[in-house]
Amino acid sequence: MTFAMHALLATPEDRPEMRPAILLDIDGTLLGAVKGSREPCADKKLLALLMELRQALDGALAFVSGRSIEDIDCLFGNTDWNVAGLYGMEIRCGGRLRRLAIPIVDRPRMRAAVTELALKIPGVILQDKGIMMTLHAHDDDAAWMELLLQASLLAPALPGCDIQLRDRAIEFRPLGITKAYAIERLLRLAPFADRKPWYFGDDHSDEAAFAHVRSLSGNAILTGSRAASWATQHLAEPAEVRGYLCDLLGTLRRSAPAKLHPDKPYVCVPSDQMNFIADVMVHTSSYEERDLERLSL
Ligand SMILES: O=P(O)(O)OC[C@H]1O[C@H](O[C@H]2O[C@H](CO)[C@@H](O)[C@H](O)[C@H]2O)[C@H](O)[C@@H](O)[C@@H]1O
Repeated sequence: MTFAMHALLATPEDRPEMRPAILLDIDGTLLGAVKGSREPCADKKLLALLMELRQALDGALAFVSGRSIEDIDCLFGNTDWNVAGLYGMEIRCGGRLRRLAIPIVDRPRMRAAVTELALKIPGVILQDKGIMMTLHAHDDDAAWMELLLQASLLAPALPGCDIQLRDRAIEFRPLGITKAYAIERLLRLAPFADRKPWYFGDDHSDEAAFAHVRSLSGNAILTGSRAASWATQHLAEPAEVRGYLCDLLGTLRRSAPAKLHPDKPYVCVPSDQMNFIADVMVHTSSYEERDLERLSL
């Protein structure tokens, strides 16, 4: 892994500020999936690694998750971490918490309809995250197929609401709120601003983030396998993510950014596909900005 690390860290000499910002999805990326409704937990070794990495990055390390910040603090045992929770609807950076008020969703209607849907399909479990609701099908194939169908029929009937497909789960969330949006918000804030984003994720919900960091010349790293992904690098499982982060820490400690070699860009897709990504992001960002005008930050 280290052979490519220097190339990935390469910073053009005229842009020495483009140091990495490490952005980490949690479930399936940092922490292994847990069966059923049990919760995973961050162990001491992982916490120590993340703390050291954060220090080496002068604080530019954050979790980007569909979970709420309250939930994430339980998994990681303290409230020190920089976090984009609920796809960026909640941001904690440098100890300051910012929440979005979302006037565009008819919340009571969404809650009633999604709760009714959960009750209709045996095997589906409802997770209520307030402005966002998740329906989990876990290992029940029949429930999953029915959930896919019913959720796609329901979504257009809910004003201001969108659905996010995940591995064996569907999330009902406000329009325009994606992990790309979460990253956009984080990158406006110190110490993330003007850094090159490195995003690590595993799920369908992470694809928007992959496409977005690539449009910013960042690195998109997928954990697990998928037939098609916007990611440019691939790691097999959370244990490999830890190994990769360890290598990154070692490389950061050994190398001053100015000494890194700039002429080996890591490119693994044809440039016509990159143009497509750029088009997608132009469309998405103008769409999100319109919505943002109606959201109060
Ligand atoms: O964006 P992430 O950090 O990856 O969080 C995604 C969701 O993670 C949790 O659900 C998933 O993990 C559970 C525990 O391993 C598992 O039971 C479930 O099937 C997974 O979907 C969390 O409960 C969700 O709220 C997050 O959106």
